[in-house]
Amino acid sequence: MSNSTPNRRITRSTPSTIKDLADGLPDTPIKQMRHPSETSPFLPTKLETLLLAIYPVTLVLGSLFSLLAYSTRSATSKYNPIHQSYYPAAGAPSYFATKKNIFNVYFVKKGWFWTTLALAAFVVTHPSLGPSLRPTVTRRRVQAVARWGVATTVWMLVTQWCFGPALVDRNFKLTGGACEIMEDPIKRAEMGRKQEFFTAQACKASGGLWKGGHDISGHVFLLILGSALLGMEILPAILRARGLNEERRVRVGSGKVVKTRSIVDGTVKDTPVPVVLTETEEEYTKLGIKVAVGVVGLSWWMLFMTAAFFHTWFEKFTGFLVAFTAIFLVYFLPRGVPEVRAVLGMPGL
Ligand SMILES: CCCCCCCCCCCCCCCC(=O)SCCNC(=O)CCNC(=O)[C@H](O)C(C)(C)COP(=O)(O)O
Ligand SMILES: Nc1ncnc2c1ncn2[C@@H]1O[C@H](COP(=O)(O)O)[C@@H](OP(=O)(O)O)[C@H]1O
Repeated sequence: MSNSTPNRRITRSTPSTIKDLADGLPDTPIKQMRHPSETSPFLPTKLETLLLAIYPVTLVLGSLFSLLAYSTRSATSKYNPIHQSYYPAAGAPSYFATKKNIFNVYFVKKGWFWTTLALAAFVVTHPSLGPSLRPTVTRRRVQAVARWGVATTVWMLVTQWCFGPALVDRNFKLTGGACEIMEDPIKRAEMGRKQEFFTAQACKASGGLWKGGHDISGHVFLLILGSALLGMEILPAILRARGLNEERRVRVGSGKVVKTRSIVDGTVKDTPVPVVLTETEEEYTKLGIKVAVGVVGLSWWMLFMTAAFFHTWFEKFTGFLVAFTAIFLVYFLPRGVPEVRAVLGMPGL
């Protein structure tokens, strides 16, 4: 018995793939098999989904590692949720499980500075945004800075200051947290009852214990947002992969959702022109990319360490959610809202 269907003749116009077939059908189950990003501009392409999935996978693997690894099970100190670390630190399962590890103190705790520095190096050197190493103001540079501005504003509101205490501190208080001054009885007496410590930093600095509430992981938030910002800015320029460029969908002025290569609403006017770089410019361009890759790599490692040695599953999850909300605002909202796209643009376009 043959597998062929003798009654159906294959002609030139016959669709050759399931996707071709789906393109020609209005609303069939086959069409529903399309990747969601093909119908909604707010969703990542397949390649972007794969890259962004590194974050939840890292958090899950890190958390599982801490459950299963011999080093954590045999450590002489246990994780203490009040101190938010292995306590006492001398018995921690790894150097990376101590708060004073050099990468935490000088890299994560200054994380937004490193992210900003790496982005600035890329924006100033990469020819896809403007003439390398020259202070020319181009649309792409201005829009990259605007995206950084929005991400920085979110970072600031979440971790530093939000018309008073930062959102993480406000959330901690709202969920029942407070600063308990336990360690130093003299200080406790000096302060009296009225004085209240409203931020984790002020509380810890006065020898208090910031306890009782839900502590969204600031580390998870910052490491994901910073590295995703660098990845989303740099990958479309250096990889030229379709999934990071032309296959991204946008909603245009008429309301239609189209691939970025067919934008017709005037948001994108220029097409990339091949640029010839001098040797020095090329060297600086490569250096700019290396700095960014270094910051992304170290951020990933510290995210893995944070997942392995700090916080509860839920605190890591909320840190991840807040970071992804910011990534959505900066990189996916502009795809679906032309007015926002006119201001923030899209990397590589
Ligand atoms: C559309 C245009 C809008 C423009 C708006 C711009 C507005 C903002 C300006 C703000 C200044 C930004 C300065 C940028 C340069 C720097 O980044 S310098 C600051 C360096 N500091 C850090 O990087 C601190 C990073 N640390 C933290 O965020 C937190 O410590 C933490 C790691 C998240 C966790 O803290 P814990 O104390 O451990 O809980
Ligand atoms: N990867 C990491 N390495 C070292 N310390 C970490 C860490 N991740 C989180 N921490 C520490 O855990 C506490 C809570 O972090 P966060 O809420 O920012 O995720 C912070 O303590 P301190 O505030 O006492 O420094 C922070 O330094």
